[in-house]
Amino acid sequence: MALVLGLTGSIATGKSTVSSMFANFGIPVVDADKIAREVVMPGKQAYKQIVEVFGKDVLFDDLTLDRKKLGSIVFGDETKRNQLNDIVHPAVREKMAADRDGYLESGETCVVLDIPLLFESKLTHFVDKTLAVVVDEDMQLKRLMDRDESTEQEAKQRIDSQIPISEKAKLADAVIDNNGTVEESFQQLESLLREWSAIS
Ligand SMILES: CC(C)(COP(=O)(O)OP(=O)(O)OC[C@H]1O[C@@H](n2cnc3c(N)ncnc32)[C@H](O)[C@@H]1O)[C@@H](O)C(=O)NCCC(=O)NCCS
Ligand SMILES: Nc1ncnc2c1ncn2[C@@H]1O[C@H](COP(=O)(O)OP(=O)(O)OP(=O)(O)O)[C@@H](O)[C@H]1O
Repeated sequence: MALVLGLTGSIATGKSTVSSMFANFGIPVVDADKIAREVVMPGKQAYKQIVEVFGKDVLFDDLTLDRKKLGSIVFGDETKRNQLNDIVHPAVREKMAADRDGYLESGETCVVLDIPLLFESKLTHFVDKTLAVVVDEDMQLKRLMDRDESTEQEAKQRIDSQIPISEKAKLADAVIDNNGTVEESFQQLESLLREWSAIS
């Protein structure tokens, strides 16, 4: 029986870091953030709707989306964030399910869906098991500010737009504690995949 694994966490807890480890085991990953970038390329339906709702101010001169500007609008405003989600999420869900099914039909025995909003968007029915990458909240804030070169206020707005990581840890079937080194997280992932018979 194939295993579909839902990988999640909160912003900057280390999902992408852990996600990149699955290649070591030959396990394919469907990346919701990547798909969410593809479906808002100029010409796509979601792109047109974003321009209709948020105006041309969220575009660069070359007409591509100014993601930083759109982020500064939606992360401080739940109503606007929900408007954006309503535009982008249906296209993301459709492509994610198609990619997952494509891998399963081609005979893969384990497929990972990397979905930051797995719990917020109630997408657990897409997967068999859930795995959350967790760090302490002060570590999350520090790594987010360092990575995005953002202020504490910008970082906190992004963190507050998701379910707290402590709650996601309780909701998930398993957690990877990513407070330590990347190598330590890799060891935890390897043990878990063995426990779940995803690798031998
Ligand atoms: C607002 C946008 C333009 C900001 O782009 P930016 O390049 O700065 O961030 P990026 O897309 O790389 O997302 C970084 C992280 O922010 C968090 N995040 C993104 N969107 C959301 C959201 N709608 N609600 C809560 N958290 C979010 C996730 O943890 C994600 O991993 C972009 O995040 C977006 O289009 N969001 C809506 C689509 C979405 O929900 N994507 C997340 C997974 S489907
Ligand atoms: N174990 C670790 N030790 C040190 N730094 C780490 C570790 N894990 C991740 N990082 C760093 O922390 C930052 C956040 O990690 P990452 O980008 O993987 O998070 P994410 O959960 O995918 O974020 P997002 O929700 O924004 O997509 C990155 O700069 C990454 O290099």
